[in-house]
Amino acid sequence: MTTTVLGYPRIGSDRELKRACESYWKGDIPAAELDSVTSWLRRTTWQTLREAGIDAIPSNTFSNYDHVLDTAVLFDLVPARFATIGAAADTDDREAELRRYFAMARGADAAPPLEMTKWFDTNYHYLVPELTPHTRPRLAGRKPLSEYVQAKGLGIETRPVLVGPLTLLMLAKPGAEAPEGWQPLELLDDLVACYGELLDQLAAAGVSWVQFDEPILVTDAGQAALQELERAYSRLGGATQRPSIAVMTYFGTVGAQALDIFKQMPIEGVGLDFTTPETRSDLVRVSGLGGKTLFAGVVDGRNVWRADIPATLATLSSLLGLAGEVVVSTSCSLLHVPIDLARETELDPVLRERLAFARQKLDEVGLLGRAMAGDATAENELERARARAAQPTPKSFIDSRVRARLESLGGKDARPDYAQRSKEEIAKLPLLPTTTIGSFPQTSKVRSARAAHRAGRIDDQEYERRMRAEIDRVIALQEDIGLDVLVHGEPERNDMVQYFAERLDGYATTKHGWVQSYGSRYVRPPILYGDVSRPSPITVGWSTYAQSRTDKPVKGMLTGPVTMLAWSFVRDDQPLGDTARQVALALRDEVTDLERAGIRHIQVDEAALRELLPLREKEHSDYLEWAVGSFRIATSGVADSTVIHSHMCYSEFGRIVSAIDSLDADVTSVEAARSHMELVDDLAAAGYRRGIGPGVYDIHSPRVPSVAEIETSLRAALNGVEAARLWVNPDCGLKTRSYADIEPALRNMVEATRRVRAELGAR
Ligand SMILES: CN1c2c(nc(N)[nH]c2=O)NC[C@@H]1CNc1ccc(C(=O)N[C@@H](CCC(=O)N[C@@H](CCC(=O)N[C@@H](CCC(=O)O)C(=O)O)C(=O)O)C(=O)O)cc1
Ligand SMILES: N[C@@H](CCS)C(=O)O
Ligand SMILES: [Zn+2]
Repeated sequence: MTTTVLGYPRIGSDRELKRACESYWKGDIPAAELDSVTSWLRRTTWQTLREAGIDAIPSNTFSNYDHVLDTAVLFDLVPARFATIGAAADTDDREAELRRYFAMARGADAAPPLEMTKWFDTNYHYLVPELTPHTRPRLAGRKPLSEYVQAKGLGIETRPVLVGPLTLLMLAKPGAEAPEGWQPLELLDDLVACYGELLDQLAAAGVSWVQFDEPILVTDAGQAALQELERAYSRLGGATQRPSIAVMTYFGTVGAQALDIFKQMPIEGVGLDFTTPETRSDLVRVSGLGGKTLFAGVVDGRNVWRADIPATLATLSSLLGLAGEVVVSTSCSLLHVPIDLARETELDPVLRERLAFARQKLDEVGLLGRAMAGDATAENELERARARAAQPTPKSFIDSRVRARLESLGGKDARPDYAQRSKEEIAKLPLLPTTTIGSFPQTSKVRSARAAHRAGRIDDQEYERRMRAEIDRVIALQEDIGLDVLVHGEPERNDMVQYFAERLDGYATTKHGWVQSYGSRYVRPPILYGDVSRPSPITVGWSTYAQSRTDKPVKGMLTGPVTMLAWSFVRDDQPLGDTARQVALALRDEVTDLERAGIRHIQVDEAALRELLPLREKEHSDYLEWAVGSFRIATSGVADSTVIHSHMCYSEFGRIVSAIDSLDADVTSVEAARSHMELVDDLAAAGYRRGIGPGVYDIHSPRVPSVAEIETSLRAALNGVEAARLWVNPDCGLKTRSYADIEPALRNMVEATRRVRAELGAR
């Protein structure tokens, strides 16, 4: 059996891509130097795959920023506002090309960037192509070809990877000029013609296989577009001189109907995700794929647990006969996991033994391939894998006290009914209370203090002194601006999930396990491996210090259970809901300790509540039940006068408005600046009657909103919600911004609030 992977991390083991891009953006290095780093990154990746014995190596999986953006640029799906960027006479072609590319990603002067949103239910974010009926797709670039040629020059034959036409169009959005009701999918035939031209080009260069990624097929929307799938690939497959085509699906099962269509389509290969149990039964139901090659995604590409090799071999054996050739593969690109476990020398060996990062997953794929081929060199490794698979869960992963406590919690997840709660803390605030979401800019001073502390160059006391100095400054600034509910600014946090994970039992964190979140922004997702508990208070010291510096209330600031799971690698030996409830219990302890220490407002961020919503509607209610339930466990241990806040961002909330209400928080702040306050109407329609802080400006842009703009947003909000329930805040935390942006923006926000209050006859 031969082997492949659907893609590999592109950031470099020392974050070379981040450093090169950020230097280029600052003007510290020219385009040629950026290109030479990226050329090296590609070469290193292909060589790693080859040395690991992977038979079919993918190319065009590299991207300077995002692979969806690459595909949009490849087919000239470039909104008019970027058309002239980089066209100045003094720039060479490559500078011009990169300037326009990065302008689409990050914005430039008067051209706001493309919108960014999450890639299915992962923590990777892509740029959303904007299309209109006037968009004229054309093959405008050579990236897949150039990468193929680069690899070939190194003696490595590769399989170019493309975002497929259905997924590309279904992830795109209609541009502002598109008429009401027009959908990007209307461009399918034009776009498919361009893909056809590209296939001709690749065939002429000697490419034998091309990979089309169509993960959209695992969603309800993709299922509704199976006719378009058939139309697109019948046309692409109809060409006489072309490489073999493999259509890859991942992040779930595509269902029997899609498999039936695949079976009939004039393509040569299909990739299926076998990490969900349904896929195999669907395949059996349609009695296989005929003679097509099956790329069997048996090694989980988005989690960090070692594969269960004996069980996976059984799955692979059960696929024999259901297709032509079976190729051992990963379930999706390895983009979503850290690069190399070998660098994590400080991880507990008992845990480390159970993990596989991207490099180790190559070995797993290789071993499975050799084992299925009956290769004798696999025997010793197989023996070890069998022994490992038979091992019980280590005792150190189990905490019976946590389990007993959860069981005994019973109905203790309910506060008194919201309408009956004391509103005395809120009554102390002016009408339209102003606040922020929690973080203030993570300045280089703060980050380098943390780096120095980590490296042992400064001790705990000095680190605490510097963080307290930062808190002093943030509190003084908020008082000066005139905000009503203050925050400590979160300077001590490297990341809103990792920070807590570092302080909870049952969680491990990595030193080098970076994963791309978007562009040059990476995260190190912690690993939740065992029963979770909180050995000691986490935020109480920082919050009480901040409260001691002001007479105004300071909000305590925690990350909620769903978000702790969404942005971590989570154990897969029990239902997610059970794990979420354990995290919730640990947070409940923190919430009650904050309250006991005199903190009267406590915010529990559930930034990822919408993000973790399953791709298929039939799974929504189960998910929302445990998501809401765990939030309530975390927050229901307080007195009824304590104000519980929640915050959500990065989301279209339409489908979860009633769940937001069920969280039972007193106040919820949400991203709304970019959706023009539509959320307020949605919430009102769903019967939401609590405090609401629809973000009045978009913190993702460096633009400073004017007083008038914010007043307009507030008035729009007041159309849907009575003033007594409206809070005023930006739409997310300020950690990625600079003080130069946020200070005038917050001053304008407070001024706009004062004006609207005056209109309402309030102070
Ligand atoms: C809100 N978002 C988040 C998501 N997931 C998370 N886990 N966290 C999130 O906040 N998913 C959805 C979105 C995605 N958005 C972002 C936004 C910003 C970042 C980001 O800025 N990432 C940083 C790394 C953050 C971090 O871990 N910082 C650490 C270590 C920093 C570091 O590299 N230090 C240097 C030395 C620095 C110095 O001397 O000044 C080093 O160690 O070499 C810290 O601050 O301590 C990034 O740089 O990419 C991510 C997702
Ligand atoms: N409290 C966090 C929430 C981000 S979603 C922050 O302000 O950064
Ligand atoms: Zn947010």
